[in-house]
Amino acid sequence: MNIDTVLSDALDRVVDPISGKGLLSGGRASPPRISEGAVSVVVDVTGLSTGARETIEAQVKASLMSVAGVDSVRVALTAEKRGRKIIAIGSGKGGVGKSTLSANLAVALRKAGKKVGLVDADIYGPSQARLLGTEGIRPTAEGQKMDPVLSPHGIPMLSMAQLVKPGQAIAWRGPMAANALGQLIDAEWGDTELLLLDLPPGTGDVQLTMVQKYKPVGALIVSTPQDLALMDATRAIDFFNQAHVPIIGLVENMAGYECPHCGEVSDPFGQGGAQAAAMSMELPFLGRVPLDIGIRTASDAGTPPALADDDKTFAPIAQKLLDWLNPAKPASF
Ligand SMILES: Nc1ncnc2c1ncn2[C@@H]1O[C@H](COP(=O)(O)OP(=O)(O)OP(=O)(O)O)[C@@H](O)[C@H]1O
Repeated sequence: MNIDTVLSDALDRVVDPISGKGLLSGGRASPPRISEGAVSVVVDVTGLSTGARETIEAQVKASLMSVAGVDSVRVALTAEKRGRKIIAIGSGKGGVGKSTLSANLAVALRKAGKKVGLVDADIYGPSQARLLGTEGIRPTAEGQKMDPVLSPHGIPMLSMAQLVKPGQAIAWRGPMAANALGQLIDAEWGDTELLLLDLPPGTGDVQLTMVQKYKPVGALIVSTPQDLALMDATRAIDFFNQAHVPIIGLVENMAGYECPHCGEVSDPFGQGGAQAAAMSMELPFLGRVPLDIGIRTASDAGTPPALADDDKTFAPIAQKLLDWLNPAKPASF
């Protein structure tokens, strides 16, 4: 057998110890070259974590070194820089349901087949660990980078709350907060295609640093129907306009309350305000989420209601987001 075939066979023996499947299938490795006992090979490690990359490199080296006549092995790792898209989710003020929407949107996008991750950048009230059922799990770090925590619903996530002790008030300001948030975004996100960024409410320095540095492809604004919230939402829209981040659209949350006893629908915060505001600003209206105790209890229990098979609230909003991202090829549910 010629040496090239022997070397290729050695690469075929690089398998995942658990599944037994070849780790270099699908053209991950170039044909190995040998010159005077020195072998070189290029391995594509796109989408793999730092740990998985190190494991593959070590296994490739060991397997090729076992071939008679090989004195040294050089493995070059390459990774295609994926066009990961960051979507900012913002609101002019706190408490309008931005985090609830972000968590449910992440679930709905995953159900639509997207590889989606979530960064909880809300330094004033990080709540994603609770919403996504990852409370108490600390992220690990490989080298310089953090590894996101995987939620039980398959969503990798990182939260400011995971960087500090539970319940500790986060009183970071300015550059310190922006630095910590940067670590969350620059973490080892693997093959995540869409990264939802649950921003702190408001339009201050931290938000500005984030959008300038990480350039989200678009921003989604959450508002309640109240006038005050809408005035704040308008400020958030101005903020993204000034930062040259396109607005994907507006979501109206806590719109219409259906009484669980008599079924009567009332509108404690008014109705249609966000839709009217979106129209007057010529912005897309992405949908309305009702004020529903079930949304609060399910979300607070770490089981986002978007998980339900018959979810008709969050799936259409996720669909509109996907259509905005890819107008030529609307994804379907
Ligand atoms: N549509 C809804 N129906 C019922 N309760 C809701 C709804 N949306 C959000 N809530 C509840 O309102 C509270 C605030 O929501 P959430 O934490 O998502 O808001 P936020 O805008 O992220 O707030 P903050 O900016 O303070 O973090 C939570 O208790 C949440 O469960």
